[in-house]
Amino acid sequence: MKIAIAGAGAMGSRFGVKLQAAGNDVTLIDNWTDHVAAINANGLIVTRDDGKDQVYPMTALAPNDVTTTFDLVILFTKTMQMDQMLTDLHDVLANHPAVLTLANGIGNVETIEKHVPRSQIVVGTTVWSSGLVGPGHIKVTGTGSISLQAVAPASFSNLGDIISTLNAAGLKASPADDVMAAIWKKAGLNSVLNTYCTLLDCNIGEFGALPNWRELNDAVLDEFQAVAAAAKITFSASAVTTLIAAQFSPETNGGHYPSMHQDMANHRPTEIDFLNGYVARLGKQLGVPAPHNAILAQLIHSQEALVTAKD
Ligand SMILES: NC(=O)C1=CN([C@@H]2O[C@H](COP(=O)(O)OP(=O)(O)OC[C@H]3O[C@@H](n4cnc5c(N)ncnc54)[C@H](OP(=O)(O)O)[C@@H]3O)[C@@H](O)[C@H]2O)C=CC1
Ligand SMILES: CC(C)(CO)C(=O)C(=O)O
Repeated sequence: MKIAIAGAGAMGSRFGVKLQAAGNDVTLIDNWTDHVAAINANGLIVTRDDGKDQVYPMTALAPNDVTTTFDLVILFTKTMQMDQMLTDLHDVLANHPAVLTLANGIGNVETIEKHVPRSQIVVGTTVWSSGLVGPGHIKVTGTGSISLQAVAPASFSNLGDIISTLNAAGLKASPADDVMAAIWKKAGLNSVLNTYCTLLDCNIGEFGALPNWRELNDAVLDEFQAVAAAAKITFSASAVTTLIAAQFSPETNGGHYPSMHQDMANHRPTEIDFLNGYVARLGKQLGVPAPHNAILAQLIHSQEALVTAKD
């Protein structure tokens, strides 16, 4: 399959390497010029769990330099960068590729459908993880899986091909029955792990070892449950808690610092407004207060302001 990875940071690069190794024709697309130049000059360097580096020759381009067509565009920007990436890829999208995103946060479908007909959009979630070490260099730990679905299943015929392509690359993909439920489930997980690990400056294993992790977890997820019920979205706080507990082991994501922690460490904006902040805002609109989520969103924004003030 001819695949573009639009947003080739930590996750886009990890997926790009796996898909290319499985025989697909992969192009990495990113606005970060040093990263694009480093990949084209030296290949993509991947540091594995055992500390060893492997180098993968890959093609990387800035969005405005893309001239070819693709069967599939995998959008892996941060939620806040998605609209700009889709604008930059206007000509590529005019050729009707399928567009898949597995980015975290709630609200990505609304952004994508401003640029792409619903009949071409596939959305989902993943618990694969990755970190950026520097331009052209990522660090990967553990394993993961993917859950995905077409936004308009009745008019999208090749979900099976996409799932087979992801599985042939070892990415462990399966169809979601209710994609909104899957997105809220992942957002619940991120609103616990990403937010607390960032505030507490710890990795996922260290968070799971805290004696009060359940209390912290429930403060977030009980409010998710109430807001989801008011919004008529299927959500189970206990199922999300089980998924969170499954991330604590070193074999899954115990050694991983969530993407929000990486953003804060790099003094970059976080996705908090699409996680705890989204649920706090929606709760307010629906008359279901979510004060813990609201204060956690404020704490992350305060931390963003403090770290960038020191730049
Ligand atoms: N990392 C993870 O383990 C996981 C992440 N996700 C989700 O996947 C999506 C993509 O995340 P992720 O791959 O972590 O994102 P990254 O931060 O690694 O990369 C996203 C983009 O940010 C820009 N960027 C990042 N770092 C720098 C830097 N130092 N200097 C300049 N530009 C930089 C680049 O785009 P540009 O230059 O165009 O701004 C890059 O394409 C997000 O929604 C995230 O929540 C989901 C599961 C796990
Ligand atoms: C890997 C995982 C699941 C950890 O929260 C994630 O989604 C992230 O880092 O953003």
